[in-house]
Amino acid sequence: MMISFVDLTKKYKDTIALSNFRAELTEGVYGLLGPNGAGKSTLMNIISGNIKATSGSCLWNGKDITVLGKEFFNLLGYMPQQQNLYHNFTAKQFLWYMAAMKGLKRKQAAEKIDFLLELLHLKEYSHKKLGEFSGGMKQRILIAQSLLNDPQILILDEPTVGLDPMERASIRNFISEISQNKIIIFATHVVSDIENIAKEIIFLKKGKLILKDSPINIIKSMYSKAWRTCVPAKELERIRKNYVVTNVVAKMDGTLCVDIMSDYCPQDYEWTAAEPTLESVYLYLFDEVRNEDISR
Ligand SMILES: Nc1ncnc2c1ncn2[C@@H]1O[C@H](COP(=O)(O)OP(=O)(O)OP(=O)(O)O)[C@@H](O)[C@H]1O
Repeated sequence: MMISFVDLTKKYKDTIALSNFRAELTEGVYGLLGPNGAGKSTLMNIISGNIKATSGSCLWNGKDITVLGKEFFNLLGYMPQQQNLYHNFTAKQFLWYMAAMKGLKRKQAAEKIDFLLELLHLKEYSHKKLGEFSGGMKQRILIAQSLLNDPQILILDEPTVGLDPMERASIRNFISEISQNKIIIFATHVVSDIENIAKEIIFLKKGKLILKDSPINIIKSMYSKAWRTCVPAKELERIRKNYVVTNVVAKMDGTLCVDIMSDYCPQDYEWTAAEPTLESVYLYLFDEVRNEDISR
Protein backbone atom coordinates (compact mmCIF):
# COMPACT_ATOMS: atom_id res chain seq x y z
CA MET A 1 0.00 0.00 0.00
CA MET A 2 1.24 3.45 -0.86
CA ILE A 3 0.05 7.03 -0.85
CA SER A 4 2.08 9.30 -3.11
CA PHE A 5 1.86 13.04 -3.21
CA VAL A 6 2.99 14.58 -6.47
CA ASP A 7 3.64 18.31 -6.34
CA LEU A 8 0.53 18.83 -4.25
CA THR A 9 -0.27 22.53 -3.93
CA LYS A 10 -3.12 24.40 -2.28
CA LYS A 11 -3.58 28.13 -2.62
CA TYR A 12 -6.09 30.34 -0.82
CA LYS A 13 -6.02 33.69 -2.62
CA ASP A 14 -2.63 35.06 -1.52
CA THR A 15 -1.74 32.23 0.85
CA ILE A 16 0.09 29.13 -0.33
CA ALA A 17 -1.03 26.65 2.31
CA LEU A 18 0.78 23.72 0.68
CA SER A 19 3.54 24.08 -1.88
CA ASN A 20 4.67 21.33 -4.29
CA PHE A 21 4.45 18.71 -1.57
CA ARG A 22 6.12 15.48 -2.70
CA ALA A 23 6.31 12.32 -0.59
CA GLU A 24 5.55 8.62 -0.56
CA LEU A 25 4.02 6.92 2.46
CA THR A 26 3.85 3.16 3.05
CA GLU A 27 2.63 1.06 6.00
CA GLY A 28 3.47 2.57 9.41
CA VAL A 29 3.06 5.69 11.53
CA TYR A 30 4.09 9.06 10.08
CA GLY A 31 4.40 12.01 12.42
CA LEU A 32 3.30 15.24 10.76
CA LEU A 33 5.03 18.04 12.60
CA GLY A 34 4.96 21.77 12.13
CA PRO A 35 3.93 24.96 13.91
CA ASN A 36 0.56 26.73 13.45
CA GLY A 37 -0.13 27.47 9.82
CA ALA A 38 2.45 24.98 8.49
CA GLY A 39 -0.12 23.27 6.25
CA LYS A 40 -0.83 20.10 8.26
CA SER A 41 -4.63 20.44 8.20
CA THR A 42 -4.54 21.40 4.55
CA LEU A 43 -2.70 18.18 3.71
CA MET A 44 -5.05 16.06 5.84
CA ASN A 45 -8.10 17.76 4.35
CA ILE A 46 -6.93 17.04 0.83
CA ILE A 47 -6.36 13.35 1.60
CA SER A 48 -9.74 13.04 3.30
CA GLY A 49 -11.51 14.75 0.39
CA ASN A 50 -12.70 17.76 2.42
CA ILE A 51 -10.87 20.18 0.15
CA LYS A 52 -9.48 20.03 -3.39
CA ALA A 53 -5.85 20.68 -4.23
CA THR A 54 -5.15 23.64 -6.50
CA SER A 55 -2.66 21.54 -8.45
CA GLY A 56 -0.71 18.31 -8.17
CA SER A 57 -2.14 14.99 -7.12
CA CYS A 58 -2.54 12.47 -4.35
CA LEU A 59 -2.26 8.86 -5.53
CA TRP A 60 -3.38 5.66 -3.83
CA ASN A 61 -1.36 2.74 -5.18
CA GLY A 62 -0.65 4.83 -8.25
CA LYS A 63 -4.23 5.97 -8.93
CA ASP A 64 -5.52 9.50 -8.40
CA ILE A 65 -7.77 9.62 -5.32
CA THR A 66 -10.15 12.08 -6.96
CA VAL A 67 -10.71 9.51 -9.73
CA LEU A 68 -11.02 6.61 -7.27
CA GLY A 69 -13.54 8.63 -5.22
CA LYS A 70 -15.60 6.42 -2.89
CA GLU A 71 -13.36 3.44 -3.52
CA PHE A 72 -10.56 5.40 -1.80
CA PHE A 73 -12.58 7.26 0.83
CA ASN A 74 -14.06 3.95 2.07
CA LEU A 75 -10.52 2.94 3.05
CA LEU A 76 -10.01 6.06 5.10
CA GLY A 77 -10.49 6.74 8.81
CA TYR A 78 -10.32 10.34 9.97
CA MET A 79 -10.13 11.65 13.49
CA PRO A 80 -10.75 15.40 13.50
CA GLN A 81 -10.00 17.75 16.38
CA GLN A 82 -12.64 17.78 19.09
CA GLN A 83 -14.82 20.75 18.20
CA ASN A 84 -17.56 18.88 16.34
CA LEU A 85 -18.71 16.39 18.96
CA TYR A 86 -22.42 15.68 19.32
CA HIS A 87 -22.81 16.55 23.00
CA ASN A 88 -26.30 15.10 23.48
CA PHE A 89 -25.46 11.75 21.91
CA THR A 90 -24.38 8.89 24.12
CA ALA A 91 -21.15 7.15 23.11
CA LYS A 92 -23.12 4.31 21.57
CA GLN A 93 -25.57 6.58 19.72
CA PHE A 94 -22.64 8.53 18.30
CA LEU A 95 -20.93 5.38 17.02
CA TRP A 96 -24.20 4.13 15.50
CA TYR A 97 -24.66 7.47 13.79
CA MET A 98 -21.12 7.43 12.41
CA ALA A 99 -21.49 3.78 11.32
CA ALA A 100 -24.62 4.75 9.37
CA MET A 101 -22.76 7.66 7.75
CA LYS A 102 -20.04 5.24 6.69
CA GLY A 103 -22.60 2.86 5.25
CA LEU A 104 -21.95 -0.11 7.56
CA LYS A 105 -24.58 -2.86 7.60
CA ARG A 106 -26.54 -3.26 10.89
CA LYS A 107 -24.97 -6.52 12.02
CA GLN A 108 -21.48 -5.44 11.05
CA ALA A 109 -21.99 -2.09 12.85
CA ALA A 110 -23.29 -3.73 16.05
CA GLU A 111 -20.26 -6.04 16.24
CA LYS A 112 -17.78 -3.32 15.42
CA ILE A 113 -19.24 -0.84 17.92
CA ASP A 114 -19.07 -3.36 20.77
CA PHE A 115 -15.54 -4.31 19.76
CA LEU A 116 -14.32 -0.70 19.61
CA LEU A 117 -15.98 0.35 22.88
CA GLU A 118 -14.17 -2.55 24.51
CA LEU A 119 -10.87 -1.88 22.75
CA LEU A 120 -10.81 1.77 23.74
CA HIS A 121 -11.93 1.12 27.34
CA LEU A 122 -15.23 2.91 26.84
CA LYS A 123 -17.66 0.04 27.38
CA GLU A 124 -18.77 1.21 30.82
CA TYR A 125 -19.49 4.68 29.38
CA SER A 126 -21.54 3.44 26.40
CA HIS A 127 -24.68 5.18 27.65
CA LYS A 128 -23.03 8.34 28.93
CA LYS A 129 -23.50 11.55 26.93
CA LEU A 130 -20.46 12.84 25.09
CA GLY A 131 -21.02 16.25 26.70
CA GLU A 132 -20.15 14.61 30.02
CA PHE A 133 -16.99 12.94 28.73
CA SER A 134 -13.49 13.95 29.88
CA GLY A 135 -10.97 15.13 27.28
CA GLY A 136 -9.33 11.71 27.13
CA MET A 137 -12.67 9.91 26.72
CA LYS A 138 -13.61 12.29 23.89
CA GLN A 139 -10.33 11.55 22.13
CA ARG A 140 -10.94 7.82 22.54
CA ILE A 141 -14.47 7.97 21.11
CA LEU A 142 -13.17 9.98 18.15
CA ILE A 143 -10.51 7.35 17.54
CA ALA A 144 -13.20 4.65 17.83
CA GLN A 145 -15.34 6.28 15.12
CA SER A 146 -12.31 6.59 12.85
CA LEU A 147 -11.78 2.82 13.08
CA LEU A 148 -15.39 1.75 12.36
CA ASN A 149 -14.67 0.90 8.73
CA ASP A 150 -11.34 -0.94 9.35
CA PRO A 151 -9.43 1.81 7.55
CA GLN A 152 -6.17 1.15 5.74
CA ILE A 153 -5.34 4.82 6.00
CA LEU A 154 -5.86 6.55 9.31
CA ILE A 155 -5.55 10.31 9.72
CA LEU A 156 -5.30 11.63 13.24
CA ASP A 157 -5.43 15.38 13.80
CA GLU A 158 -3.74 16.07 17.14
CA PRO A 159 -5.18 13.02 18.90
CA THR A 160 -3.46 13.79 22.20
CA VAL A 161 -4.23 17.48 22.52
CA GLY A 162 -5.31 18.51 26.03
CA LEU A 163 -4.61 15.12 27.59
CA ASP A 164 -2.76 14.37 30.81
CA PRO A 165 0.47 12.35 30.53
CA MET A 166 -1.23 9.01 31.35
CA GLU A 167 -3.92 9.46 28.68
CA ARG A 168 -1.34 10.76 26.23
CA ALA A 169 0.81 7.64 26.68
CA SER A 170 -2.22 5.37 26.49
CA ILE A 171 -3.43 6.84 23.18
CA ARG A 172 0.09 6.93 21.75
CA ASN A 173 0.65 3.25 22.59
CA PHE A 174 -2.75 2.30 21.22
CA ILE A 175 -1.96 3.98 17.90
CA SER A 176 1.33 2.14 17.73
CA GLU A 177 -0.41 -1.18 18.46
CA ILE A 178 -2.91 -0.80 15.60
CA SER A 179 -0.39 0.45 13.06
CA GLN A 180 0.19 -2.87 11.29
CA ASN A 181 -1.24 -2.99 7.77
CA LYS A 182 -2.14 0.69 7.96
CA ILE A 183 -0.75 4.01 6.92
CA ILE A 184 -1.24 6.31 9.90
CA ILE A 185 -0.70 10.05 9.67
CA PHE A 186 -0.41 11.56 13.14
CA ALA A 187 -0.42 15.37 13.12
CA THR A 188 0.83 17.07 16.23
CA HIS A 189 2.77 19.98 17.69
CA VAL A 190 4.24 17.74 20.37
CA VAL A 191 7.46 15.98 19.42
CA SER A 192 7.34 13.49 22.31
CA ASP A 193 4.01 12.14 21.03
CA ILE A 194 5.58 10.63 17.98
CA GLU A 195 9.33 10.31 18.50
CA ASN A 196 9.08 6.73 19.72
CA ILE A 197 6.29 5.45 17.49
CA ALA A 198 6.81 7.15 14.14
CA LYS A 199 8.50 5.29 11.31
CA GLU A 200 9.19 8.68 9.78
CA ILE A 201 8.60 12.28 10.67
CA ILE A 202 7.46 14.81 8.11
CA PHE A 203 8.39 18.37 8.99
CA LEU A 204 6.23 20.99 7.31
CA LYS A 205 7.10 24.65 7.34
CA LYS A 206 5.01 27.33 5.65
CA GLY A 207 3.48 24.72 3.35
CA LYS A 208 6.79 23.15 2.36
CA LEU A 209 8.22 19.78 3.24
CA ILE A 210 11.57 20.57 4.84
CA LEU A 211 12.54 17.13 6.15
CA LYS A 212 11.16 13.58 6.02
CA ASP A 213 13.10 10.75 7.59
CA SER A 214 13.16 8.28 10.47
CA PRO A 215 13.66 9.80 13.95
CA ILE A 216 17.04 8.07 14.24
CA ASN A 217 18.31 9.40 10.90
CA ILE A 218 17.07 12.88 11.71
CA ILE A 219 18.96 12.85 14.99
CA LYS A 220 22.09 11.41 13.34
CA SER A 221 22.03 14.14 10.71
CA MET A 222 22.03 16.78 13.43
CA TYR A 223 24.94 15.41 15.49
CA SER A 224 27.34 18.14 14.42
CA LYS A 225 24.88 20.90 15.29
CA ALA A 226 24.25 20.34 19.02
CA TRP A 227 26.52 22.16 21.49
CA ARG A 228 26.68 22.63 25.24
CA THR A 229 28.37 25.08 27.58
CA CYS A 230 28.20 26.12 31.22
CA VAL A 231 28.12 29.86 31.83
CA PRO A 232 27.24 32.40 34.52
CA ALA A 233 23.48 33.08 34.46
CA LYS A 234 23.96 36.62 33.15
CA GLU A 235 25.34 35.25 29.85
CA LEU A 236 22.10 33.51 28.88
CA GLU A 237 20.49 36.54 27.28
CA ARG A 238 23.47 37.04 25.02
CA ILE A 239 23.48 33.37 24.01
CA ARG A 240 19.74 33.49 23.26
CA LYS A 241 20.30 36.43 20.93
CA ASN A 242 22.88 34.53 18.90
CA TYR A 243 21.78 30.89 18.96
CA VAL A 244 18.78 28.57 19.10
CA VAL A 245 18.73 27.65 22.79
CA THR A 246 17.16 24.21 23.21
CA ASN A 247 17.66 23.52 26.91
CA VAL A 248 18.80 25.32 30.06
CA VAL A 249 19.60 23.61 33.36
CA ALA A 250 20.46 25.58 36.49
CA LYS A 251 23.38 24.06 38.41
CA MET A 252 23.99 24.13 42.17
CA ASP A 253 26.97 26.49 41.77
CA GLY A 254 24.76 29.18 40.19
CA THR A 255 25.93 28.60 36.62
CA LEU A 256 23.70 27.47 33.78
CA CYS A 257 24.25 24.51 31.53
CA VAL A 258 23.00 25.68 28.13
CA ASP A 259 22.29 23.56 25.02
CA ILE A 260 22.09 25.16 21.61
CA MET A 261 21.79 24.15 17.97
CA SER A 262 24.27 25.81 15.66
CA ASP A 263 25.68 24.88 12.24
CA TYR A 264 29.22 25.35 13.52
CA CYS A 265 30.99 25.18 16.88
CA PRO A 266 30.80 28.70 18.30
CA GLN A 267 34.04 30.25 19.53
CA ASP A 268 32.65 32.60 22.19
CA TYR A 269 32.51 30.14 25.13
CA GLU A 270 33.87 26.67 25.78
CA TRP A 271 31.36 24.62 23.83
CA THR A 272 31.42 20.83 23.69
CA ALA A 273 29.51 18.56 21.34
CA ALA A 274 26.12 17.50 22.77
CA GLU A 275 23.45 14.95 21.82
CA PRO A 276 20.64 16.42 19.75
CA THR A 277 17.08 15.39 20.55
CA LEU A 278 14.11 15.48 18.21
CA GLU A 279 12.79 18.41 20.17
CA SER A 280 16.02 20.34 19.66
CA VAL A 281 15.85 19.53 15.94
CA TYR A 282 12.28 20.91 15.89
CA LEU A 283 13.39 24.12 17.61
CA TYR A 284 16.29 24.45 15.18
CA LEU A 285 14.18 23.84 12.07
CA PHE A 286 11.38 26.16 13.13
CA ASP A 287 13.44 28.95 14.56
CA GLU A 288 11.92 31.96 12.83
CA VAL A 289 14.86 34.34 13.11
CA ARG A 290 17.82 32.25 12.09
CA ASN A 291 16.53 29.66 9.67
CA GLU A 292 14.26 31.53 7.28
CA ASP A 293 15.85 29.80 4.30
CA ILE A 294 15.66 26.15 5.40
CA SER A 295 13.97 24.34 2.58
CA ARG A 296 14.34 21.03 0.89
N1 LIG B 1 -10.03 28.30 4.39
C1 LIG B 1 -8.91 29.03 4.37
N2 LIG B 1 -8.88 30.25 3.79
C2 LIG B 1 -7.74 30.98 3.75
N3 LIG B 1 -6.55 30.58 4.26
C3 LIG B 1 -6.53 29.37 4.87
C4 LIG B 1 -7.69 28.54 4.95
N4 LIG B 1 -7.34 27.40 5.60
C5 LIG B 1 -6.01 27.52 5.91
N5 LIG B 1 -5.53 28.69 5.47
C6 LIG B 1 -4.15 29.16 5.59
O1 LIG B 1 -3.30 28.16 5.07
C7 LIG B 1 -2.12 28.03 5.86
C8 LIG B 1 -1.99 26.60 6.35
O2 LIG B 1 -3.03 26.35 7.28
P1 LIG B 1 -3.28 24.95 7.97
O3 LIG B 1 -4.56 25.05 8.73
O4 LIG B 1 -3.18 23.88 6.94
O5 LIG B 1 -2.04 24.84 8.95
P2 LIG B 1 -1.81 23.85 10.20
O6 LIG B 1 -0.40 23.39 10.10
O7 LIG B 1 -2.86 22.80 10.20
O8 LIG B 1 -1.99 24.82 11.44
P3 LIG B 1 -2.52 24.45 12.94
O9 LIG B 1 -1.40 23.72 13.60
O10 LIG B 1 -2.74 25.80 13.52
O11 LIG B 1 -3.77 23.64 12.80
C9 LIG B 1 -2.23 29.06 6.97
O12 LIG B 1 -1.54 30.23 6.57
C10 LIG B 1 -3.72 29.33 7.04
O13 LIG B 1 -3.97 30.65 7.51
